[in-house]
Amino acid sequence: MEAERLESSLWVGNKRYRAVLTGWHFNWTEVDKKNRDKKTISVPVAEVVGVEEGRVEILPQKVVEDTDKDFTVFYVKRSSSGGSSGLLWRLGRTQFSCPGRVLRDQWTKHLRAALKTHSPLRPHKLLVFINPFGGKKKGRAIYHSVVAPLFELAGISSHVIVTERANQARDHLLKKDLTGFDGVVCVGGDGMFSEILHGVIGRTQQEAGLCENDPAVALQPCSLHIGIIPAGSTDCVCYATVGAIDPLTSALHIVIGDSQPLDVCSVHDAAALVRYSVSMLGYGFYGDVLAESEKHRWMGPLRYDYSGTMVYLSNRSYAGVVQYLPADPLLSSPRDKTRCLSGCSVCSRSTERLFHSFSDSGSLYSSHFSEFSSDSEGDWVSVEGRFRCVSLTCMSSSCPRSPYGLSPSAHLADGTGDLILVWETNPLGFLKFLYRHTSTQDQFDLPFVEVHRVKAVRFCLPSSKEEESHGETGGGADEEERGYGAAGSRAGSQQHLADGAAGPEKPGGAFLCGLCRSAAPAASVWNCDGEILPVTEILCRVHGQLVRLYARGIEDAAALHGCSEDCDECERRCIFNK
Ligand SMILES: CCCCCCCCCCCCC/C=C/[C@@H](O)[C@H](CO)NC(=O)CCCCCCCCCCCCCCC
Ligand SMILES: Nc1ncnc2c1ncn2[C@@H]1O[C@H](COP(=O)(O)OP(=O)(O)OP(=O)(O)O)[C@@H](O)[C@H]1O
Ligand SMILES: [Ca+2]
Repeated sequence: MEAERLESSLWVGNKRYRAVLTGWHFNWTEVDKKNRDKKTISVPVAEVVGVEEGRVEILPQKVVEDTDKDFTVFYVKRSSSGGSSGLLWRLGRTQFSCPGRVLRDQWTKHLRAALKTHSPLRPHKLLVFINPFGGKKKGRAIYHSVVAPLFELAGISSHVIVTERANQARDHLLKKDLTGFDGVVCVGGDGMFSEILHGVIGRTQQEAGLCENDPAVALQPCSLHIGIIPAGSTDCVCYATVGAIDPLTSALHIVIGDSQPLDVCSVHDAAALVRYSVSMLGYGFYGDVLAESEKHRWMGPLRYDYSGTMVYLSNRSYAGVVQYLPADPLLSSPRDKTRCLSGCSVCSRSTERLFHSFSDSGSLYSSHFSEFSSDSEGDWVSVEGRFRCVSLTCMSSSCPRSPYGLSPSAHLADGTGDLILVWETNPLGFLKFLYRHTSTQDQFDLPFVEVHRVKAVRFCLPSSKEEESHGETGGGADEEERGYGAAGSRAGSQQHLADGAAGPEKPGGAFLCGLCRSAAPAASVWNCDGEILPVTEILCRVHGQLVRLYARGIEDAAALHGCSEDCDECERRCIFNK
């Protein structure tokens, strides 16, 4: 480390600076100023994007002035969030001048060597998939104008594939030679990310000889990192892992080789794996919204608001049996009012628990998930009744529409998911629940809502006999408590605002909800990260830290503090370098 230390005078414009490269930081302080602290700029070496000889600019266009005495350093610079929940990253650039070429070459050599030592996960070669039809169809333009120049600056070589059909990226990852690639970059939205996720997980299990269909198998964590350049109409995974939907911020996380582990839920039916999910598995309301929205794709992202309103008005609830395996309540709770932010201690402790406490082989837990054996049947909790929605989320699932997400205290990488049960309730109550997702108000502080931190969930439909008796009693929780009132409970599967049923605000007689005209289905569908599942009865298991993203979790401005010197305590979190 000491070998990399370098200190000298350098000039920026006509001002003289004392520049120091220590192990972890590159600092420069204006000389001849009394208040030195305020004039020190400190960049963690891990956040230096590139070092170029001469006077160089790369964005919006590359301009190079080749000189003997100058070098240019590019680095991550934070800027205020512009409405996002995390900070935006920008490309900082400073041109330094030396008295002569020898010192200039010493600086570029030392800085590049320090980069190698302190950013071991920087990618050298990436496989990039661009969905040209995602979102506003700007994927290609975003990649070429923002991302490719940064990759070139950072010396990353990339193989770019513009997809021609759905599932092309997944199939490529499952079948083609991936030798030499450090990661896969997805330019698109949540649907495109899901393709990459399935490809990367599937390929890793194939190579490890593991059977994805068996929910009890400990899956092999994936070594290929995934980078997301948001270019879709819904970019929830990007938002929840970076705190912003911003291609430049995401590209910078990729080039410096940030690494964020992510929990993944495998969803199985009786016979096989159905899908993987990282954000939302939702039955009832969210399933119905997705199914309805598919009929209105032409509306673009607005289709969710339209369908959301229609489904809300249909006021449906569904009978179901939900069983869950609680996570250790001593480790964390979905109601502890904490947030999973960059450097989260709950997730770090989980890394220890998941990967270091068992075997030398680095395998997750043990080769089998013992909780699925018949011995542990007693650990499962079972509830039955009628639900407005049942949701399982492995992360907060925050998005611009809901800045704190479905479960604001959920963790990205703690090996658990949050199960949210919303029992049948009156329409005003459910509206309150939904509305609270848009603010800091606690959506779980309602009598008809429960949230549990879990390791696994099973869902099935009640047998028809049970259903009849539950229609009369209303299921597991007290009716009055849940806000329906004594007269509110119904055996039927829907109680529309427009069909004359009890509701706080009955729409005028002329209003007829389209959904009221159709017969109420007995079952809903599962929304799995924006895809409708072909099955209803499922078993879900959370696999802790199964994949890694080029990200670092949400950086919260309030949680970061400025410090000008090497800071062992907070390492790379306290680096407002301006
Ligand atoms: C009164 C305002 C209520 C606002 C309620 C906001 C709740 C928002 C919760 C968002 C949760 C997103 C979870 C992420 C899911 C993604 O993996 C997935 C793939 O992209 N997206 C969707 O399935 C897309 C699912 C989209 C669901 C949108 C639901 C919109 C509901 C609007 C209800 C309006 C009721 C108005 C009554 C007059
Ligand atoms: N070339 C292609 N043609 C058609 N579909 C594609 C292509 N490439 C990828 N897809 C599919 O398009 C779907 C949506 O893509 P993506 O998530 O990038 O965009 P989006 O605008 O956010 O989508 P949506 O609005 O449907 O959620 C993905 O599920 C992906 O499988
Ligand atoms: Ca989690």
